[in-house]
Amino acid sequence: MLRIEGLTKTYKTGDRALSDVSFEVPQGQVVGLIGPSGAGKSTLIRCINRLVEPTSGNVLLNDMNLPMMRTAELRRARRRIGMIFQEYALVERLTVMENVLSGRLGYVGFWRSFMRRYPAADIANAFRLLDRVGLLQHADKRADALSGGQRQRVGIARALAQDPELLLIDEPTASLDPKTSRQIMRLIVEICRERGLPAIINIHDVVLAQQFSDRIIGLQAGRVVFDGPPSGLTEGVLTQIYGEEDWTAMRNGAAEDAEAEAEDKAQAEKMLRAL
Ligand SMILES: Nc1ncnc2c1ncn2[C@@H]1O[C@H](COP(=O)(O)OP(=O)(O)OP(=O)(O)O)[C@@H](O)[C@H]1O
Repeated sequence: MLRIEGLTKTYKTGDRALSDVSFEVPQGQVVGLIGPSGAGKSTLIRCINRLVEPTSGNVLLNDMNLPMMRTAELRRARRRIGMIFQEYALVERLTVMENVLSGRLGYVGFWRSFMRRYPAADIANAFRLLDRVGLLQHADKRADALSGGQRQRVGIARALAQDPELLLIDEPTASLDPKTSRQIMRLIVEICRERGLPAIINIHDVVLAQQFSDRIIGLQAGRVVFDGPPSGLTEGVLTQIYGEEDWTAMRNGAAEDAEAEAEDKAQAEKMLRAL
């Protein structure tokens, strides 16, 4: 379980990015973190794994209190937090398998990993993970030979190779088309359920967040202004989170995307029928 208590961050510039943020995420729960640009979503994710130093507050992950930790202890704690990134952050010239095994870097000594001599158990586990994310037959391919969706699957398998107790996921679908985005979100949710992993997903796409998250947390100017089930995201709440103008623009954009996707689908079906 993840517990955040009174988390506050003021940058040196004086920007107050988070103000007294508190919530708990139980095992297996997927939280969609939404909010307008500058609301503090990235800062929150970075404060949890201490890539950004919180000004005050606690971040408790099971038995660990991250803000209290010193360097060596923090390094050990970080390997228990799996990160999944928008741009995948793979080593492009390495194989899919090597990228997944790099999730073990925090556990395997430097020379052993440099020589790429991972323990047999790690390799067997990496094969299982590749199978789980549907990439077993691509294990020996270079990462740069994969599609965006496949790369994100490698990113997911790499995060799981860490044997994490929490997943922090930053815009996992921002570089993907709508169909692949849904497949990736579905995979993440299924995996969190299977492993009882709590997850926080920073996500711009409100429809996707609603469709796949167990719970939504809405940030506005560094404060939690909504915390509840996806069904609670009414027009009124969304207007409160995003402001009238931005929410209307986002809603219209989402409707246009859905229309374009339906048109593409109809076109493809027409072409198939003509064959
Ligand atoms: N390194 C930094 N130094 C100073 N201020 C920062 C820094 N990073 C973020 N901020 C400020 O903190 C606030 C929150 O920014 P943050 O990037 O966390 O928002 P966000 O919700 O992730 O936005 P976006 O969706 O655009 O990525 C903003 O006012 C931003 O300008």
